[in-house]
Amino acid sequence: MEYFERPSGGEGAVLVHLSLRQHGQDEDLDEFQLLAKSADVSVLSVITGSRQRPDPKFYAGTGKVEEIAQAVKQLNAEVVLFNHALTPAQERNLERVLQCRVLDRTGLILDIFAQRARTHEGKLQVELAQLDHLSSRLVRGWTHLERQKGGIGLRGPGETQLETDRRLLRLRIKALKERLDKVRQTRAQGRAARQKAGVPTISLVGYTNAGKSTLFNRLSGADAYAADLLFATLDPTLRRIDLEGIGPVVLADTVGFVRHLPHQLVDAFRATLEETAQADLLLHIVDAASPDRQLHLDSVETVLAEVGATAPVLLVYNKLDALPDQAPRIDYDDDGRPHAVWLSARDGVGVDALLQAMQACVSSPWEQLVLAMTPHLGRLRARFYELGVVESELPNDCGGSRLSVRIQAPDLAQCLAREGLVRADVVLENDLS
Ligand SMILES: Nc1nc2c(ncn2[C@@H]2O[C@H](COP(=O)(O)OP(=O)(O)OP(=O)(O)O)[C@@H](O)[C@H]2O)c(=O)[nH]1
Ligand SMILES: [Mg+2]
Repeated sequence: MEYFERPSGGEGAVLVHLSLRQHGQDEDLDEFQLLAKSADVSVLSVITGSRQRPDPKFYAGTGKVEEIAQAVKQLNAEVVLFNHALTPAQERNLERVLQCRVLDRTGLILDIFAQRARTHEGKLQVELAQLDHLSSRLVRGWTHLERQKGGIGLRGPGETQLETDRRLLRLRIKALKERLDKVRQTRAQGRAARQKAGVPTISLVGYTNAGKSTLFNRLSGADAYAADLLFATLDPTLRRIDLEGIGPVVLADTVGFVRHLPHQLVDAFRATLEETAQADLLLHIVDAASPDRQLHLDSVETVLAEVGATAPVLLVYNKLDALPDQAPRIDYDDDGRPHAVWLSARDGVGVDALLQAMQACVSSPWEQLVLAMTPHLGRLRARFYELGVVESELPNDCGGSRLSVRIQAPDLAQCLAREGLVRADVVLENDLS
């Protein structure tokens, strides 16, 4: 058993982390500690161990439970956190033996979410997830009570109270769902309006603590909350910004992913993830210095596939400063498309490279156009040649020509603007294929 100094502030907690030999899905102890820190508890002790499989009654074995009980008593802990999903019965049994509050991994993550939610929608989502979690515990707790009481005297005041609580809970859940639906509709409308206006949305996604918010701030000059805490960002933060060489885009910072995110949380945050799924480009931020880099990368990709995200993905290996002897760079795939960018969001090193790669990823489609060039448009014609966009030219009898070009809309707009022209002045044929 390891002991820690008790810092001021936050409830004192004993952490329990067991590895299961037959499980193959062990959670990460460092991540657990960071989760605990994010929930603002003081870690008094970390108890580890291993088992073949979870004990049905206590999850841990009786010897381990005894060890936990001793630590709780000795350290005066207020709460015991398990880095595992406990059944309501296991939670209850443990609370009875340990004589203090017991929270499992889902409860812990929910608590962090509750502390972090900022927007109206985020708060609604968290409350819904919490009630959901709670209702399964209430129901089970009640069955347990029922069993104790047996069949006689079931109509006591205790039951009425619980019945009411459950009914209230159901009502509250229903009301929350309705309100969330409204908020989501509003958001969908906003998204549709943006799409109509042709403003691309770029979403920053990635494992929690990868540095999404730091990069978001770097790119937008905003100060979204960045902290060395898990789930520092819970609500998508949208910001409309002008990106150099790209034009206006909507940049979205999102909630971090975590391995084995309890499914009810995935459900609760579906709206947030939907925003992600609808983006035009995903920047997948990876903590390049993390020993679990590949694991994190894989789990984020799994979630993206689950929510049906089809947008192109640009990998961003962040925290380059924490790797020895690495210079910022862009990796390209076989057909010359940028695949990954290595940078440091904190220091800003490599952000130029990112902008360059993003530009290549979100640039507008090429248009095939036939333009009418009159003799007085010599300068415009020369500019097209300069840009290398001319495919063929057919002179006409009036000293002008029909110019076939393959060009991107923003470039054309820029060329025309210089001459005080609009598309209709020169475009004869438009073939988008
Ligand atoms: N060394 C180093 N640390 C960084 C870099 N970028 C971010 N960090 C740190 O990593 C931690 C997490 O950064 P955030 O930007 O909050 O991470 P996030 O991905 O938004 O996290 P969540 O919102 O919790 O999912 C903070 O302590 C940052 O200071 C970087 O380039 N180098
Ligand atoms: Mg964040």
